Amino acid sequence: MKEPLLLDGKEVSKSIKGQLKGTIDSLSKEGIVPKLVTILVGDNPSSHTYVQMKANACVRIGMDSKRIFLPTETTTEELLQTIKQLNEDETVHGILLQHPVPSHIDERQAFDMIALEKDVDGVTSHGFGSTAFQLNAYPCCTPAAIMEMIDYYNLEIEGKHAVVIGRSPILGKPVSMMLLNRNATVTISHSRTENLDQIVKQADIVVAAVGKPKFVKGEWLKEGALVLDAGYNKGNIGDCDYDTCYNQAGAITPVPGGIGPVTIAMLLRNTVLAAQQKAVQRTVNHF
Ligand SMILES: Nc1nc(=O)c2c([nH]1)NC[C@@H]1CN(c3ccc(C(=O)N[C@@H](CCC(=O)O)C(=O)O)cc3)C=[N+]21
Repeated sequence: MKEPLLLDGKEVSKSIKGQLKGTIDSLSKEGIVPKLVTILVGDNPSSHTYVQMKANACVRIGMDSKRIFLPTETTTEELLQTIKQLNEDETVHGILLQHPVPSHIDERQAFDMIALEKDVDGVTSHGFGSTAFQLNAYPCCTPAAIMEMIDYYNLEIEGKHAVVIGRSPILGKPVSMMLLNRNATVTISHSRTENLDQIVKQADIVVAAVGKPKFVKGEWLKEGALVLDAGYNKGNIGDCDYDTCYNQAGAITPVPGGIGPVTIAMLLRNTVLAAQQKAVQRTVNHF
């Protein structure tokens, strides 16, 4: 049995962060420190871990970050007000509303309140549409991380059959559009899909984005398939059954250490780009 190529998210993330460092340094010479604000509503413990990780990543690379915690009882209206204030705050370059929000909140309305130029998480309807049409917007971070991983290892997309498992607004749907834009033939599957194993069998590329631990089995895979596991389940378990998938795959991302760290790097990159955009505007206004 040939061993699959291990796609190392930590290495990819390190390389991206290395490239960002220079930009951050030159921005800070102009007095601009890229700043990300995260909003967490409620007290989901894994969400706490994630926003903490994002804040730490910002600080480690020389960016500024602020975490806003709102109580579970927060209303949609109150959340919209918080986002509006951040939209108007000149020192804030990026806004991230951590998903999921409590079920009484209208998450779509809240996401769409984020100003497009501060939507470094790529969650607004406008951002999604722009990404789908290959217009100017910050790409959604986990989907962008998946594409970055493919490109770092020079893996082929064009003409390949990609099967995406999951159709969520910030993962399955946008990554499907990105793969399509790179000329993959994309099948989007989901919880109502029949004979999923037979569909996955035809895939050259499998993107697992369902949120069910160890859901994708090795025997479903075509031999040599590229397996990208974007799952983040409790206990750092991916959506793929790693051991059996490892034996069938041609290349595979581990969990942890795969798509996750690259997602954070994409968030940092988008925030730095947003700050850079701000600097350009300032120069233009000066003349
Ligand atoms: N608006 C919004 N945007 C998001 O991007 C978003 C979100 N909501 N809600 C939750 C998911 C989850 N997510 C992860 C990012 C990095 C890791 C990550 O780096 N994980 C490490 C391990 C984590 C650990 O050590 O605890 C790894 O895979 O190696 C995991 C999960 C972003 N999300």
